[in-house]
Amino acid sequence: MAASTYIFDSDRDKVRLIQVTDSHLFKDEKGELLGINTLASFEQVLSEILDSGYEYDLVLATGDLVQDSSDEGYHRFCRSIRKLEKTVFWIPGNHDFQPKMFDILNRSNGNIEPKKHILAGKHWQILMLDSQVFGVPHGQLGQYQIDWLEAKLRDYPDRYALIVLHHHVISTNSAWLDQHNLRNMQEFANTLSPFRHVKGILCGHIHQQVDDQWKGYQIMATPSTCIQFKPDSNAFSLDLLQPGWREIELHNEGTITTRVRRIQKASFLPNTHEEGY
Ligand SMILES: Nc1ncnc2c1ncn2[C@@H]1O[C@@H]2COP(=O)(O)O[C@H]2[C@H]1O
Ligand SMILES: [Fe+2]
Repeated sequence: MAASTYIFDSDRDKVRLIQVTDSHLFKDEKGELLGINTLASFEQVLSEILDSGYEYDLVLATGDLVQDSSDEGYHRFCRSIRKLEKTVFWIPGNHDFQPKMFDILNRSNGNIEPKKHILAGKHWQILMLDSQVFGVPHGQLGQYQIDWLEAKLRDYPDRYALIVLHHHVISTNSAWLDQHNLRNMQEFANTLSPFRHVKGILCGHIHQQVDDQWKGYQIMATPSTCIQFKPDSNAFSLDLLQPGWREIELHNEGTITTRVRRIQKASFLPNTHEEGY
């Protein structure tokens, strides 16, 4: 067993996950992204996750945790996410500054875990990929990531696999956003295709819910904990849907059930006149 593997042991019939994504926190606690205070909306999501009573085993934070590369933003993320009280795994998004992110998250002395490979219960593995290309919004899996992915799939052929990455592989039917997708999605697909146990692909980045199929895999994209993008819009456009999160259940027989939840006890309205960030 590689030392870089996290083992979540469980005798239950499923492993239950919470995904939070694209919190876009700032140095300033009053920092806003297009009119939404991102710390307030993140805190509201966390509090409604706890209020929901949903029992989860692990938490996945799928990138764009901080908007302005600030130490304070990453410290705030660590302080806030501690409330969820379960182990938190993370990947970078296009906006994250990895040297700082790695340093601060790893030294948080909380519930944050740097490992990217999870053996989840007896039947699943979760693979957390880094699709960031430094300084640009689109994504790409580098050779190391592709090789690592292939090696893990080969090492655990009997485990079902959930692949987690920040960038999207399926069109949102929005030209402005789809230009920022995963560029080498065909290479990604070719890497997965020999392995029959790959079941799902989970991402953030597109700030909207998608539950679809792509090349036979279950595709899940999740609302941001702050602003939402409008689907099917070729020009930049914000949605008035509320911040959200996702519940995911990895069942022992290899199926995934999931649902997106949105906050209900508060309302965050963005400034829809702005045309980007
Ligand atoms: N008007 C725009 N046109 C194209 N890209 C944009 C625009 N506004 C923001 N973006 C980028 O698109 C990205 C999509 O989601 P992100 O949160 O990664 O951050 C966004 C910005 O980096
Ligand atoms: Fe984002």
